[in-house]
Amino acid sequence: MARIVCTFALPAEAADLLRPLGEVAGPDGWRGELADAEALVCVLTDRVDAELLAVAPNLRIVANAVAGYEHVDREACRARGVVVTNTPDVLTDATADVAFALILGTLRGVSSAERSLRGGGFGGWRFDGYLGADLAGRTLGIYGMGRIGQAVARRAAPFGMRVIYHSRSRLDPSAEAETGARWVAWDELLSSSDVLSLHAPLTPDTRHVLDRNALRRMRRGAFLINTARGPLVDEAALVDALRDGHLAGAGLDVYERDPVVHPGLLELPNVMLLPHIGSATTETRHRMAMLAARNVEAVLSGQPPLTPVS
Ligand SMILES: NC(=O)C1=CN([C@@H]2O[C@H](COP(=O)(O)OP(=O)(O)OC[C@H]3O[C@@H](n4cnc5c(N)ncnc54)[C@H](O)[C@@H]3O)[C@@H](O)[C@H]2O)C=CC1
Ligand SMILES: O=CC(=O)O
Repeated sequence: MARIVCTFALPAEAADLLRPLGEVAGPDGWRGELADAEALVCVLTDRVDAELLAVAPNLRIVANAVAGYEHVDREACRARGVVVTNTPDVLTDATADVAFALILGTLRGVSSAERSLRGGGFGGWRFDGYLGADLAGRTLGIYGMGRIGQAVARRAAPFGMRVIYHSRSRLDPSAEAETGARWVAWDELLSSSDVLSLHAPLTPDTRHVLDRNALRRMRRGAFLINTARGPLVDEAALVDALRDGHLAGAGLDVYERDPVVHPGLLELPNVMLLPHIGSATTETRHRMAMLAARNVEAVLSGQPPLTPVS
């Protein structure tokens, strides 16, 4: 019987799928179970590197139960013939919903208004109280027009937003028409977006793509939304741009040193901060676990994985 090691508590249905394939070990003490493991089911807080692979010589698959895979050393896996999979698509809508919640919440100051009320600051309706910004008529810029980027674009049109995007590759004309989004160069994305939403993976090319210089090239009074990965943004430079009013606000689900949040962000009123909840719905997490389990099932039975990481 194969040994399948899981680093987190698998939902029951996914565990049921795996049990006929082998003994399921973990999450307690999962590192100690790797010696004869053939499959590892893990998430983004588990670093899978050459050191880990060295103590798991029988490993055939790393079934990553999230979309991002920057925490997996794919080259080391390839060198040892270990298949790497992730869980795209099944979390697209949930994550796009959170990006849109951040867009709405940040432009309308939802978090700070609620904090004010809870702190006793609501003294009754005022003509000039709690003023935010309209979504309608504003331009949403999307960086990384993949699954989640396109799902965010589709949500923006009914709110009356114009959508522009910049991505490594351009959508085909029918997808552009369906999402209502127009391709622009990186510089134009920075200078023309009233709201810039990040949806590219973390790679050597995208790390600090929003560095101090790029943040300064963003439109004055713009908002930054990040549900992709924290290190896409130079967080210290973001704090400065928010403090001096160059940017009007930010909505963040991810952090440069996740889970540590820059203290400057915690002090700013015009920032909405979420604890990395993009895919955190019961239904979505169930689908993610099932897809990871099905990838294990496929590889352990000699079939191609359903969602390999290219
Ligand atoms: N906050 C959360 O809980 C979640 C965060 N994520 C993050 O969102 C990211 C995107 O997810 P998906 O849309 O499913 O991935 P995807 O692979 O469908 O889309 C990524 C897009 O980024 C583009 N891209 C890649 N490198 C680029 C570059 N250097 N410059 C411009 N564009 C580039 C790709 O061409 C692609 O269109 C994931 O990699 C993950 O880091 C995903 C799920 C949940
Ligand atoms: O951040 C979450 C993911 O699925 O990637």
